[in-house]
Amino acid sequence: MKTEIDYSVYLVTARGLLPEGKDYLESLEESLQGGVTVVQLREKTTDTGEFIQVAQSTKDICDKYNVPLLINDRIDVALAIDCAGVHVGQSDAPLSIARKLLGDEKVIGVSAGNIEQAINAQNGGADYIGIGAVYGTQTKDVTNKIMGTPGARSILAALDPQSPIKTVVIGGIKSENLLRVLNGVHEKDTKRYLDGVAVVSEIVSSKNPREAASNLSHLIKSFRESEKIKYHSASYDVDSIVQEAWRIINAIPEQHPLIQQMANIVTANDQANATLALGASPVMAAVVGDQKDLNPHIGALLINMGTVSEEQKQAMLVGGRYSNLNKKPLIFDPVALGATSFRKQTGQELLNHWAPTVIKGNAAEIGALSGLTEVATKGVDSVGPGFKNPVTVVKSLANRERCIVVMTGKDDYISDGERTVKISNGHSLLGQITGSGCVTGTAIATCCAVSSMTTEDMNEDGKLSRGDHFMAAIAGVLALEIAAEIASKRDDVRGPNTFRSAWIDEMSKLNEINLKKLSCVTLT
Ligand SMILES: Nc1ncnc2c1ncn2[C@@H]1O[C@H](COP(=O)(O)OP(=O)(O)OP(=O)(O)O)[C@@H](O)[C@H]1O
Ligand SMILES: Cc1ncsc1CCO
Repeated sequence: MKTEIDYSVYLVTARGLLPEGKDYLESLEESLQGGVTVVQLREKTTDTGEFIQVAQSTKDICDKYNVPLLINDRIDVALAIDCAGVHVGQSDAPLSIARKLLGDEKVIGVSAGNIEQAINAQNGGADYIGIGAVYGTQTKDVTNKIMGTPGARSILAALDPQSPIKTVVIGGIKSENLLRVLNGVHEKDTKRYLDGVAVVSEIVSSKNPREAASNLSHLIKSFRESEKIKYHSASYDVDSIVQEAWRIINAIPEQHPLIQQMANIVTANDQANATLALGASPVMAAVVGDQKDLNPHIGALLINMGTVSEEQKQAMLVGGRYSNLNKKPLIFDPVALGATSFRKQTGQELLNHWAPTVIKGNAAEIGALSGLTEVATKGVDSVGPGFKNPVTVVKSLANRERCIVVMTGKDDYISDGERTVKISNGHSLLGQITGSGCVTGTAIATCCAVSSMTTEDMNEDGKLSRGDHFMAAIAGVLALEIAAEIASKRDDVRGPNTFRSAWIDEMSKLNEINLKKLSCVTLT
């Protein structure tokens, strides 16, 4: 009978990476005690005789914990010790030969670096594919082969939904980026989720492999658990949404979160003043050296690509990673993403490195991120009336990136992939000043920080950040648009610039009565 494998915590051995003084078998046994669920023995330069010996002693320990063992590349070694199966790379024995030699009772896994290789493995009857390299690694030269979470996700999406093939990802996966990987590599439409993650150095190089494996195992279990729990409040109706939005807006001064913003040089000042007007505290910090020290103290990080430079991009990569690591809401404003290939590549690179909590953009920006050409870009602006079917656009991007998507315009659309609302507030004067979208990002970041600080979350370990950020995004948009409506009616507003000042004034005076009276939220 073929061995049933739980691929959750898939250890790939690497004797060369053991810490000084740590015995291989002792490390292996500790990692099994910590929760490794399957082991692949990988020996690249060992002679056959020694390989068989190491494989046998590895199998003896695995057997003790009832954990299946796979052998990398060497079908003869797998046959010699009669273990669960093999893992073959693209330059090893072809799958068809491996199957012929091993028979149907053995597990065969195949490395897949692209869609074609994955489909071939699936059609050729592989039991699982190892998708990678997701990130760079010290165990293999994978330069030019790094696919990031979007690349791994596209492979998952290409598999036949009916196929029983299992999937694990490999390449630079550590506890630090595990939630980001699990969050990013999934295919909701075909209901494909990862069966596991393959880890090498985090376990093998550790002086305490038991703890390292146990930590990874806990994160995977927590993630799977948190996937089952949605925030859907008992009553999902317009009144409850507006009530929750007010709760968040009203709590800003009391929580007084620090909102870090990597802003553009055009609108940074308005963003900082809007943060203060809402009752929070701004800090504009966009160099690499600031990120590590600052991140533990912030309520949220807003990354705005408005005038992104090579230097700022490095800070964005690092700051975003710290935000995921420290569970801080991360708001991404892909300003003018579709306008140049540099911006497109930058946006892609950022999304390869971290997972945003909210993506906010105008129709052209959301369209460019989604790979759609229906709405054109003119510099930082969106041209024309927007998408014919905006709900589908925000929903599918929210599902693809597994985050909240806010698409601004005359009407705003906000989606978490399941719930989508339309907000029809605001004023046309917002379209006549620069940075109204950037300031909307500030308000969303502020409300996400408050949501994160004030939401009880029973399953925090499995999430990239705590809080219901769908509600927070709605609160941020409502706060700014209702302040804009009130400002537009003031006698002292005589045009765009007086409106801009009045708008910031009104952000500091929002009250429950106005919010409830003026909110125009529709469930779609
Ligand atoms: N005609 C309008 N009527 C009502 N609200 C509007 C109108 N135009 C824009 N807004 C509001 O202004 C805010 C910014 O949206 P917009 O789509 O203009 O952003 P943007 O293009 O990213 O702006 P910028 O690049 O100047 O920062 C949103 O809250 C949006 O709802
Ligand atoms: C005008 C402009 N150019 C780059 S960023 C920015 C502010 C509005 O997005």
